[in-house]
Amino acid sequence: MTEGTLAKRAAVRVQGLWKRFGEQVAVAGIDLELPAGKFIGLVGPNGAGKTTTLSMVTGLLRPDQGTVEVVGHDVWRDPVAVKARIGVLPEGLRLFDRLSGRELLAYSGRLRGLPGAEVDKRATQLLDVLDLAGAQHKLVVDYSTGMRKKIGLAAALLHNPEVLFLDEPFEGVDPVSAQTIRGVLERYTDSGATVVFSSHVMELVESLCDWVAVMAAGRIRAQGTLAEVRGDAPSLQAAFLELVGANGRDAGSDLDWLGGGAR
Ligand SMILES: Nc1ncnc2c1ncn2[C@@H]1O[C@H](COP(=O)(O)OP(=O)(O)OP(=O)(O)O)[C@@H](O)[C@H]1O
Repeated sequence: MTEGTLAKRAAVRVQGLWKRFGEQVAVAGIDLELPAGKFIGLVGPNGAGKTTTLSMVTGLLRPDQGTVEVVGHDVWRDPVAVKARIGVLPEGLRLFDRLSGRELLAYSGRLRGLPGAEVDKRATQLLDVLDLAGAQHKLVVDYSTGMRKKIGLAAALLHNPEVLFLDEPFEGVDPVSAQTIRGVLERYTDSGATVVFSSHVMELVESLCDWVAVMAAGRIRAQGTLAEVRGDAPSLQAAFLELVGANGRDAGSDLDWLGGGAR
């Protein structure tokens, strides 16, 4: 394969993906083609189906129907090849939190088959860059939300994956840590790797991503470059509200009892 075809290859290709939980349709037959080497935002309101989609794309949840390929490998037929090439920061951060940060990275690295000395070197650098060196011997269970996100990110990056999937990586993270995470992710995508992250913070997606997919009620409403998805709207937020059909809704009109004055 030439450099050119490699560069054009999709990082993720999803076709006809469905997931139902009982009566609830979480993901309703979506198609997605996420280009390699981009900073990609999967955006949508609460309950849109972002987490369910990312869980199916990363091999954590079996779809009812449809196929997912990550860097050319089928996630469900070739899971080992896919898992070797991806890093995942899942929602809810189910980490082994009775380990210290350093131990968690050592464990993740060895699980990925990296030699001990290489794990040590990479762990030291990641802990340093993510400003966790001072807390490396503290148990992860005692970390703050932002620290947990950062150690989860370090564990997901340790084996230098081709594609990194992050579910709400900035939620509960202070501005300083957010800037640190952002710097690490920008450096990572500059080297040709792909980041796919879910968020409902439009300003963040607009400032970080070069490619966006908008999801609502289990369907993809738009996908393309930031400029394509934004169209003529003044901001991604405005385009998003238009796409998910929330524009003009007066959320306060029924709450006539709310406010100071009469009880
Ligand atoms: N395990 C489950 N059992 C039942 N219903 C579920 C389950 N997981 C998700 N759902 C439902 O599927 C729909 C999509 O949920 P999902 O968590 O994928 O949305 P999301 O876009 O990630 O939302 P948020 O931004 O609030 O995290 C929701 O209606 C949710 O209630």
